[in-house]
Amino acid sequence: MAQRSRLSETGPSASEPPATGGAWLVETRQVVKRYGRLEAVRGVSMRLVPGQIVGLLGPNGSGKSTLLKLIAGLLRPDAGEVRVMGRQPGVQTKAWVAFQPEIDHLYAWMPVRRVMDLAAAVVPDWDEGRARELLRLLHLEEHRQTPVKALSRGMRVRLKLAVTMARTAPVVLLDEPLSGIDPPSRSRIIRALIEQFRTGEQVVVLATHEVAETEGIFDRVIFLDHGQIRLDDDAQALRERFGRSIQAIMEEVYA
Ligand SMILES: Nc1ncnc2c1ncn2[C@@H]1O[C@H](COP(=O)(O)OP(=O)(O)OP(=O)(O)O)[C@@H](O)[C@H]1O
Repeated sequence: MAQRSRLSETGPSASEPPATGGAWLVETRQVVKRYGRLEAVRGVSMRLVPGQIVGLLGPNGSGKSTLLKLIAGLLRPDAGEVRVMGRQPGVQTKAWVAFQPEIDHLYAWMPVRRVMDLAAAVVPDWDEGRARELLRLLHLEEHRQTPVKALSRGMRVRLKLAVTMARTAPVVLLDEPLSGIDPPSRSRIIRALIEQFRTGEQVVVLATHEVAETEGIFDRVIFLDHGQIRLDDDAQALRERFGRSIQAIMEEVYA
């Protein structure tokens, strides 16, 4: 597939739906983000295409959350460029990006059912069929009347995941989506991720430093280290080249 840079283009007009076929959904070019004197992201360039689950991997503090927030438009770069569907992140691109932050962002008092109903009412790209399926797959159905504050940490994480994954936004950003979830449940959640996202139209970026359970679903992995890309490649190609798992490669890279 011939790919071309959209950075220099004006991008689709505000009324046009985003074009998901062909070119990349997200492009960053030499992006830098500083917090005071600390450079959290240092010259990151990457392009994300539809139909992939991308593992954004790296140890604590390597810049994963910062990079996701730059794409989500929650932070502005100090240098370089970020483009979502050819546009600078802002009000418009928020409709094209489903971002699940690491922090709890749901109303504590609200029952699960109301959380989903509210999201369905306010999120333009909500897919009700997908939402119902997610509630079932994530074992949230029996908690429909439970307020968020009464859910266990793992159940809250599942609910956040359901709210994010029920969207059909072309760009899905998940920041540590499995933290707090018990290991046996993780594989079910991973399966849900695969089932929901193999549409070929979305890109999913999953930031994590726990790769043992997740690496099987990655099409591509990007290793971040001190705010820079250390490795960016097709996951299977990497396994074949190094003759070991992504987890083992990662241990070596960060040793
Ligand atoms: N709001 C902030 N103010 C100051 N420094 C920050 C802020 N947010 C992040 N940092 C610093 O920026 C660096 C990158 O942080 P970031 O959260 O992006 O990394 P991460 O890879 O997501 O880490 P983790 O795996 O622990 O979530 C770290 O050194 C962190 O302490």
